[in-house]
Amino acid sequence: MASQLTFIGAGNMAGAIFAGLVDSGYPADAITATATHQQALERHRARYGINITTDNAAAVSEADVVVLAVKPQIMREVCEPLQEALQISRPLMISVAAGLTVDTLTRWLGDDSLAIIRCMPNTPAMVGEGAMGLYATAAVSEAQRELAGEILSAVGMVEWVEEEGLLNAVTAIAGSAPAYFFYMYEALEQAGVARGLPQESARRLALQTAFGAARMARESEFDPQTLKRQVMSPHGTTEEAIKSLENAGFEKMIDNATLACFKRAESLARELDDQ
Ligand SMILES: NC(=O)C1=CN([C@@H]2O[C@H](COP(=O)(O)OP(=O)(O)OC[C@H]3O[C@@H](n4cnc5c(N)ncnc54)[C@H](O)[C@@H]3O)[C@@H](O)[C@H]2O)C=CC1
Ligand SMILES: O=C(O)[C@@H]1CCC=N1
Repeated sequence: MASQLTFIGAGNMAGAIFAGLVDSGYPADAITATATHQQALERHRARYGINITTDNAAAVSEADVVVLAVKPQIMREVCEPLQEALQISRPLMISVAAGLTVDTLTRWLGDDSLAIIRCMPNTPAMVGEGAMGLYATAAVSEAQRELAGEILSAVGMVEWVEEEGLLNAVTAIAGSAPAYFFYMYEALEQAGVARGLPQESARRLALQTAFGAARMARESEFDPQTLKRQVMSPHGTTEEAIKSLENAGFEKMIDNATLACFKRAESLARELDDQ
């Protein structure tokens, strides 16, 4: 029988994971999602067939696994009232919150013997193509590790990290990174329009190029540098484009962006710890 999964929070990230799970065949009646607004929950029930409630404690008291998926800034007010219910079910806790450390979370959950896994997922989990970093505390048993890996690998690829701090690096290159690719998609579409293409046509071309490049990279034996070189004919068009990107400091820009993301995860951790 499938483990009872409760999602506390049913927004972008939780929604992406439970949508991906249901699509991959996870039984919808073993999934419960909570949120502040009944109306948003009703939409999820209609679309995915999952159970819904606005009562967090009730949802937790019946869970084998609880996924904490509210914004980090409200995690404390959500966690503290769950303490009693957690003693009934003693579920495996999975937090997807950026920056929130196990120490801070443990303090808010009021029990340092709870098994906690921190997960840094990304929204492509919605289509089964997520990329996730996972970190397990010492209280997590081998069976719970396997369970988390099994559930989450249904919505994407899973990388375990052995140091909690590395989740900030996962946030920088995976958790937040779909937005970088969407930004590139947006910019390519605009560039196509600037070069005279109709907007819809530019959008379709940019999107298929992103999809084709990603799929080709995944299925190919070559590293990214080689794949890039294969498009660049000597003295051709791509070489000019890549030179222009290099001159504009493209790699430095990506490095700076991921560093800013990484540092924000660290500062978020400090802010939350001070709460
Ligand atoms: N959006 C993303 O791409 C990613 C988000 N995350 C993490 O996921 C978490 C959620 O982020 P999003 O889904 O983007 O936020 P969101 O704003 O889309 O969703 C938050 C959800 O929490 C619910 N909520 C608020 N107060 C609540 C309460 N007292 N009880 C129950 N539910 C409550 C809201 O109704 C909403 O469904 C954050 O901690 C974030 O760091 C992690 C990786 C990627
Ligand atoms: O922007 C954020 O804080 C969340 C965490 C990773 C992606 N979205």
